[in-house]
Amino acid sequence: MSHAWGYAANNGPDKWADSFPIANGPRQSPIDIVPGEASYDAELKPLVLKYDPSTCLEILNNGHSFQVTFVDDTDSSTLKDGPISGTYRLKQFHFHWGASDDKGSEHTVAGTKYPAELHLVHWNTKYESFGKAASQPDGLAVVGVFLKIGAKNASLQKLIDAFESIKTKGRQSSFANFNPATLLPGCLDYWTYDGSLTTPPLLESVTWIVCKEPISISSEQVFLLREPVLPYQGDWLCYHTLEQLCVQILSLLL
Ligand SMILES: Cc1cc(=S)c(O)co1
Ligand SMILES: [Zn+2]
Repeated sequence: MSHAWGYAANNGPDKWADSFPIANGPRQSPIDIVPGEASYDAELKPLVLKYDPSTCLEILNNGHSFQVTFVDDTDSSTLKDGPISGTYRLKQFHFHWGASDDKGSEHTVAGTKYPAELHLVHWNTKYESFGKAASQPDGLAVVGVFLKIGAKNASLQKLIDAFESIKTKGRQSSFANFNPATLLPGCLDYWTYDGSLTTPPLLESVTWIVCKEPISISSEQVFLLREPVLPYQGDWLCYHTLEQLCVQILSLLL
């Protein structure tokens, strides 16, 4: 398989091991989180997230999702405490979603899938860069936040409003003064485990911190995440059949 991984039958997750053998590794993500089987660790601290909106740089269509990247040459936007030691800098955040409301999150909770999942990616400043950290077992810390269908999310709308400027795969546009803290749930209780990136290269360098409390996204907003992109724009967002699009349009009209 070429390195053109995706979510279709010929290049989806069950084929990733062809080009990324680590897919069969010992600490692959995502996992199903079973709350009743999770152990309480009194040593774990509350998360300390400090985000400076002025470090927000741009929004990018990378062909698999949209990603908001941050200036990470200082400790202006960081994650500390929680299950990690030291200081991890915010590099980017992105989302994962599916073609219908009954799926899309990477992690599941006792088998339950959410329609989408936010990943805030931070790198350990004991290493000199994100690139160097990404290949270390303690290199990255990703805060995962589930999205459930509910009220319109005003903060998310700011991202959706920027989609017009990144309609083609590879496009990026400036995106300033966005505070990622506005995407966090009110309660920052979390589950944590050692895992990996959930997409190729699937590097086993992630301390996962998955928030128990989801945030909301409206039906209209999640439809805009899935909005099909013209064929030449690659597989942005997710594959989409005409039938699924018709079903979604009807569900919004009825
Ligand atoms: C760095 C990175 C992290 C995640 S979770 C992802 O899906 C892609 O890239
Ligand atoms: Zn991710």
